[in-house]
Amino acid sequence: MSERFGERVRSALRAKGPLCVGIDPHAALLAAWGLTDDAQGVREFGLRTVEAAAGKVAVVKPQVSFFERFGSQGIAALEDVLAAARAAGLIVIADAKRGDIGSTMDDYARAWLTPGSPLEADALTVSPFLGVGALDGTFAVAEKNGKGLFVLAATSNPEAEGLQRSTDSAGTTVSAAVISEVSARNAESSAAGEWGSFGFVIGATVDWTRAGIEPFTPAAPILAPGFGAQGATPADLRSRFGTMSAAVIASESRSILSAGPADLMETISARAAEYREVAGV
Ligand SMILES: O=C(O)c1cc(=O)[nH]c(=O)n1[C@@H]1O[C@H](COP(=O)(O)O)[C@@H](O)[C@H]1O
Repeated sequence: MSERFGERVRSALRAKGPLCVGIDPHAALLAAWGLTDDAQGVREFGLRTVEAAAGKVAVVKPQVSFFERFGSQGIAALEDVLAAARAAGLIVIADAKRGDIGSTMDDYARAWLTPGSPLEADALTVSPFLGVGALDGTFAVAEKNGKGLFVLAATSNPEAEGLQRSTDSAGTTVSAAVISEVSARNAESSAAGEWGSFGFVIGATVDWTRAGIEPFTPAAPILAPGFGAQGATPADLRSRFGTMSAAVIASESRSILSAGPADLMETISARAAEYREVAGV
């Protein structure tokens, strides 16, 4: 079996620090970069971002919507970006936030997490809001292929509060229940002391106490968007994530990409160094 995803992320974060560069070719950014608002534009945007990020950070996260907007040509562009990023040695999280009933979810998992698939990534963001059990086939595909998942637990957007902070009769929030159910699967599939490969999305803007969530075991990577444009700063790595901060993948998209193509490499280097300092890497 291939090397487990959780352990791959653990070593990569130790080597390169927590910063993850989000590849989000918004229309306004394409215009600012002098690129066309079409599949060729998003392809070029993605490839230039990969080139600038390679060797400087451990992880990149292409956002699928920006490519899907252009139909089959956009998806072909995404395939090129995913392949280039993986060839550059970056860990690639496809941010597609897939979630469906089990029988149809499984093929989303196969599409993104099968070695040799046109859309192969190292990990996929998935939604548990159709029930964590609906992801069981997805956990199995990831496990079999040495891939990872990031399960939405406490997202960074303010609109999530009502749903994700609601509680069951025991007072457990939906966010905490997701973490607990996914952690049980990590405990079954990872050896003692290893990081699990089924990670979580916990926004950097989320107050853990208010969200009813606590440090969890076994450790698993935490994808934390919300840094940069949504307001969280590198200092929030420690203040928000406390004892779990070593597991955090700190994701920024617009705040980095708005530097423009000429200054991108320098911006990524400087920001990555800032995060390394906070993380003590
Ligand atoms: O799964 C994600 O990546 C994600 C989860 C979440 O809770 N909040 C969130 O903003 N994201 C994604 O993270 C990126 C944030 O972009 P910026 O706000 O520009 O840094 C976007 O691609 C979002 O879709």
